[in-house]
Amino acid sequence: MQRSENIQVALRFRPLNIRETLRKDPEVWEISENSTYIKPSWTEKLQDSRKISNTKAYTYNYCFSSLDTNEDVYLNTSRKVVEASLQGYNGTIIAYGQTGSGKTYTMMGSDGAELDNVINTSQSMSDASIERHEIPKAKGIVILALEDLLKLIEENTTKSCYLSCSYLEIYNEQIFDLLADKDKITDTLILQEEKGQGFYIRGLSEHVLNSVSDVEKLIKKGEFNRHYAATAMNHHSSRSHTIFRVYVTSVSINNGAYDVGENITTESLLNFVDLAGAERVNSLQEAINPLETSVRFRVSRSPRSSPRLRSSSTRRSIDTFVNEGKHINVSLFYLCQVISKLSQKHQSPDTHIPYRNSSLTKILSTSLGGNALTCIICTATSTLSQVELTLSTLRFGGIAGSVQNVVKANIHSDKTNELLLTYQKDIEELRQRLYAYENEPKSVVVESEGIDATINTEGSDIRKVLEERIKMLTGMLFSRKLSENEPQTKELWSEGAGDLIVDTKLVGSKKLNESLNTSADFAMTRMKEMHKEKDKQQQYIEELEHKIQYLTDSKNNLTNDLKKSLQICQTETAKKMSYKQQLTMTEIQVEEKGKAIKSIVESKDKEIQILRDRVNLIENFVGLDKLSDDELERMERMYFHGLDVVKNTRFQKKYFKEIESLKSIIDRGSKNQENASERTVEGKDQQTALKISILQISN
Ligand SMILES: Nc1ncnc2c1ncn2[C@@H]1O[C@H](COP(=O)(O)OP(=O)(O)OP(=O)(O)O)[C@@H](O)[C@H]1O
Repeated sequence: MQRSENIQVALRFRPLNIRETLRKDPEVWEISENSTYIKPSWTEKLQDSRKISNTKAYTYNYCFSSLDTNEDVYLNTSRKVVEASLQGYNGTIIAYGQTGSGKTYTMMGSDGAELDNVINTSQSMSDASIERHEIPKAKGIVILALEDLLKLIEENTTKSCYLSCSYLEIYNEQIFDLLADKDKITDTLILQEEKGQGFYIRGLSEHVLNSVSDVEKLIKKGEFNRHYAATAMNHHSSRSHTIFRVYVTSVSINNGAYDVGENITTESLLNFVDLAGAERVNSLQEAINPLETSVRFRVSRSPRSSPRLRSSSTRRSIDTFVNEGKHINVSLFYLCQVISKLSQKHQSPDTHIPYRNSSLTKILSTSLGGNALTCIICTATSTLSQVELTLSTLRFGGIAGSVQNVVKANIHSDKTNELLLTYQKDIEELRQRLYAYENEPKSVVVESEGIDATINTEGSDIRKVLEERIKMLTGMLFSRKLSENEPQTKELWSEGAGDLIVDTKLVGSKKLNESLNTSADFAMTRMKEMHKEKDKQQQYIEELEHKIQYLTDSKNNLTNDLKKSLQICQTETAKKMSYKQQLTMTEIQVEEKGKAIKSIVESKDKEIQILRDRVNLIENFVGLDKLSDDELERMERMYFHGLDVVKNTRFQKKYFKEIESLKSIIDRGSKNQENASERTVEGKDQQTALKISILQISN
């Protein structure tokens, strides 16, 4: 049966560290029930400085203050996930948050978390005072969960359970096995995809867990390997993601005895994820630059922490540091992208979830939007200096809370054979022997590079046998698919094996011969049948190989065709883009020219209208009321002047006519005069008087 479960989100503020206390960094976040918000006395200041844009409260499934302990966090958030693993439900617990906000402290406890130190560089480095902040000892969620699991397993009389674990690190997108043998610590593992089953890590070692001390030893070994690899490969352990995986397998027991009939088995996987912190480039520079007034550097609390690591961390080049930060940010960015896409899934179910972009999202694909009860613990700091990073963590938690997973218990039921039961009993016996051995006082204790090498040859032999048996049993329990495909072969084997057993009581008797003959005949027949079966299977395999070859060829052809089509598509798309650009340019030019013409036409129209108005004004006196007093006065003057001009012109014309007529009279008089030729003095006088009057008029 499957059900939908939202990812549970918890917020946890850590107490102020010594640096923040000395710096008097104020706490600006407040918690009320399961919400957090900026203290009212800070909202205005932060809004003014644009550090926050609103005063909204952020609500989660749980909120923990700096006073809450790891136990409080475990019991409220993770316990139900751990309990459900015994019913066959996968579970994932993730710690997410900015650097130094307490992810490792929450997941691995105070032993795993690193110490914060403050160096006051106003003093010289030699007498620099390193002040240690006393941190209370606390178990992390991993140990608390395994303590709980082992207790629940012990109390449960209806199930026989097996626990094993792996511990891995993702550093710069590469995967390392933290529990690998020493010569393999720096080997990178390959992440593979199994069709229909998701991603798995090839070669990741698996270790049996019987007690809390096993867990502690393995975590210590993991931490030691992590530091060792960090030194060997010049990387920084707190700048990687780690995942502690626990595999839980259970087989039902009927009335205290193993069930010979139907057998119910469950298998589940628990992931405990400690993510690297998100980085800011300026905070990286702050951490690297020795001239800063206060430099923060981190030293592992582990007594085995290599001094080489401490000095190398300060020597590391800025490039390496930024490169690591880039990988962390990129993988966290893809994690946020996956979460954000998943949160949109209920609105658009076809949304593609980009799990394949990073190793982290590939490994967590079953936990995010898949078949796992998932809980994200967002760790944060409530100080003013961290307000922006805290806000980004709060937003991440808000989105993650809306993601739904579809969870289903991994339960199998089957008829088990005697061999399986024998193995189960065998394992119990070996378990008890190992337990007894481990609780005996040890004769030789060897301290090797910080790992307690307390298990001598006998102990490790028992452990090896136990591990192999558990692996075999688990393999048998969960490889039913194969046997279901071959029912006939399985039947023959199980019946035949019983028939071939020789009963010692029959030795030397007649019955023995009969029985042996019957058994031999039976064995012959079965052998023949098996040969036939083998041939059939061989043929089947050959057919399959042919099919695989055919499919591989088709796939290659299709891939080639696809590549060619892709190339054509790319060329065509490029051409289309360039035509589109040209068209757009032409359209813009045409549009611009059209606009210019339109504006010329409009301005000409305006000029014509102005001229028309003027003509109308001059000819018909239309629009006089729109003129100002000055303009009216100018116009009045113009018209008076015009009137004068007209009057003068008329007057001139009239006198010119008179002059013309007088001239003609004179002309005629002159002719007569010539004729009369100076006959009288009076005549001459008259002529002279006429000329004088013409001259006067002309003037
Ligand atoms: N709840 C807490 N109570 C007391 N001390 C805490 C708490 N949370 C964190 N610390 C301390 O704060 C410091 C930083 O914590 P931790 O190393 O867990 O941070 P982180 O988020 O894992 O950092 P990084 O991302 O760099 O690995 C450590 O000294 C740790 O012991």
